[in-house]
Amino acid sequence: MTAMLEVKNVSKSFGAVRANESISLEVHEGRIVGLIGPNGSGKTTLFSSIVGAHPVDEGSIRFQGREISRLRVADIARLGLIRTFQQTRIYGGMTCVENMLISASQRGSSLLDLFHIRSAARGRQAEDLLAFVGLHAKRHLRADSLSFGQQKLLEFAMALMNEPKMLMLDEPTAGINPILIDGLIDRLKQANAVFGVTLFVIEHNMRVIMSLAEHIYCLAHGELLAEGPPEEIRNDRRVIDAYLGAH
Ligand SMILES: Nc1ncnc2c1ncn2[C@@H]1O[C@H](COP(=O)(O)OP(=O)(O)OP(=O)(O)O)[C@@H](O)[C@H]1O
Repeated sequence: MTAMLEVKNVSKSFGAVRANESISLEVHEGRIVGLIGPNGSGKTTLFSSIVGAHPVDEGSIRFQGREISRLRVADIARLGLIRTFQQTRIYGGMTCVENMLISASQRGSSLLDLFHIRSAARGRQAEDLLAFVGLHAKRHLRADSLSFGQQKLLEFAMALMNEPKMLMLDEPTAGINPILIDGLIDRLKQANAVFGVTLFVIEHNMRVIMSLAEHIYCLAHGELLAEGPPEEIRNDRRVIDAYLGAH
C-alpha cells in the first residue's frame, strides 16, 4: 500500500548545521505516527520541510502520491496537509469562535463563497468543534482569557476547521498540565477515529507518545536512529542512549 506521506532521503542544512541528513519515513493513511528525538535532533526542521516552510536541499516528499517538496505552504495546506506549532498561534483579542472562523478562511475560498454561502455552516462547524474539544462554554470568550492548555485545545480545533487529511502536531502537550494532557490525548485519538484524520506528532513527553502513536520514528543528530512500535522504541538501547546522552 502506498503511504499517504512518503519522505525519501530528505536533507536540509542551515549553513554548517546539517539539521536533517537523508531522512526517509512513511506515514500511512488513518494512522497515528510519532516523531521523537532529543532537543536539536531535527524534528521541527523535518516538519517545516514537509509543509513547505523552506525548500529541502535534497530528497523527495510525496503526499498522496504527489511530489510536494517544491510547493508552497498554502498549496500544501490546500491538499489537506496542515501543521500546528510548538507556540500557539491564536489571536488573543478575538473570541474562540472568531479564531475558528479566521482559521477556516485561510483555506482559500472565494470571498463570495466565504462570506455568504458557507458562513452559516462554518459557524455551526466552529461551534461543533469547540464542543468536541470541550470549549463550547467558552466559545464567546477572548482567546487570551483561556489557560495555556485551553489555548492548545483551541488551536487543535482551529486546525480541524480546515478539515485536514493529515495533521502534523509539534509538541501538542508541551506546557499543559497533566489533567488536560489526558483530555488532549483522548481528543487526538477521537479526531483520528471519528474524523479519520491521520496524525503525525512530535512529542517530548514519552508517556504521551507511547500511549498515542502506533509507530514511532526517532531522530538523533539529524539522522533517523530507529523506528518501530512504541514497545520496541521504549526498549531500544540506541534511543535510550540518545536521550541520556542529550541531557
Ligand atoms: N532557521 C534555522 N537557522 C539556523 N539553524 C537552524 C534553524 N532551524 C533549526 N536550526 C538548527 O537545526 C538543528 C535542528 O533543529 P530543530 O529545531 O529541527 O530540532 P528539534 O528536534 O525540533 O529540536 P527541539 O526538540 O528542541 O524543538 C539545530 O541545531 C538547530 O539549531
